[in-house]
Amino acid sequence: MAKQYDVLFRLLILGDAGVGKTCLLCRFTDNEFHSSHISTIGVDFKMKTLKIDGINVRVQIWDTAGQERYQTITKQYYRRAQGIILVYDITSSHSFQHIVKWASDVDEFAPDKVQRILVGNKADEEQSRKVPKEQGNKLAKTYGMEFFETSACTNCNINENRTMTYIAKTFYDLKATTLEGDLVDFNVFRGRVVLIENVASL
Ligand SMILES: Nc1nc2c(ncn2[C@@H]2O[C@H](COP(=O)(O)OP(=O)(O)OP(=O)(O)O)[C@@H](O)[C@H]2O)c(=O)[nH]1
Repeated sequence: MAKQYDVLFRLLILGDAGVGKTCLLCRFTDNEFHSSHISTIGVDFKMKTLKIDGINVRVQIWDTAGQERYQTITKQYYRRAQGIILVYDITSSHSFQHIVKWASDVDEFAPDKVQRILVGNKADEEQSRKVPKEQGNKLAKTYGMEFFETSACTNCNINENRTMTYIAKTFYDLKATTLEGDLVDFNVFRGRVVLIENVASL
């Protein structure tokens, strides 16, 4: 039986403490920027509805704490993510080197087919840059990820077809063209998405 749903995608933002994960999320959902760093405790989320190909797509974005001590909690959220945004700070070599560790956690705890993108944030801080853009590009290529440099501060590369919109759209395209093999496939009916449950999953 076909049911009607709004499409919902769950995205997860990962990266070291202080790279700007919460700021990226606030910029994306509320178009706000806060200059203070209030560490996220565990996880938090915000929602935003995007229009993709004329369809309302609800994106639920989970913001995770970068601090090591919350890792046990945050890892529990990996397995429900459909897209993952790995963030480093272009002014911090350490946060960039650490991406390898975040990516290996994703391999271990997230679903196999999860979509991933790499984001180098704080691109407005060119004078303090420690990670050349080419290095970001190279690392992203190694993992087969798309790469963006962003600034939550100046609102660069976050909205429109960038970062989170990009990853939601990629996922949507993937699902829309996957007719079999996954739990669901999508059809568009009167401007809404009809989710057809795969017989194999019933
Ligand atoms: N210059 C500049 N500063 C930024 C940018 N994004 C975030 N910041 C600053 O970086 C600091 C940390 O930002 P948060 O968004 O709180 O960092 P976080 O990654 O969520 O940190 P945790 O919650 O501890 O994991 C804050 O002081 C922000 O104002 C940016 O694009 N440019």
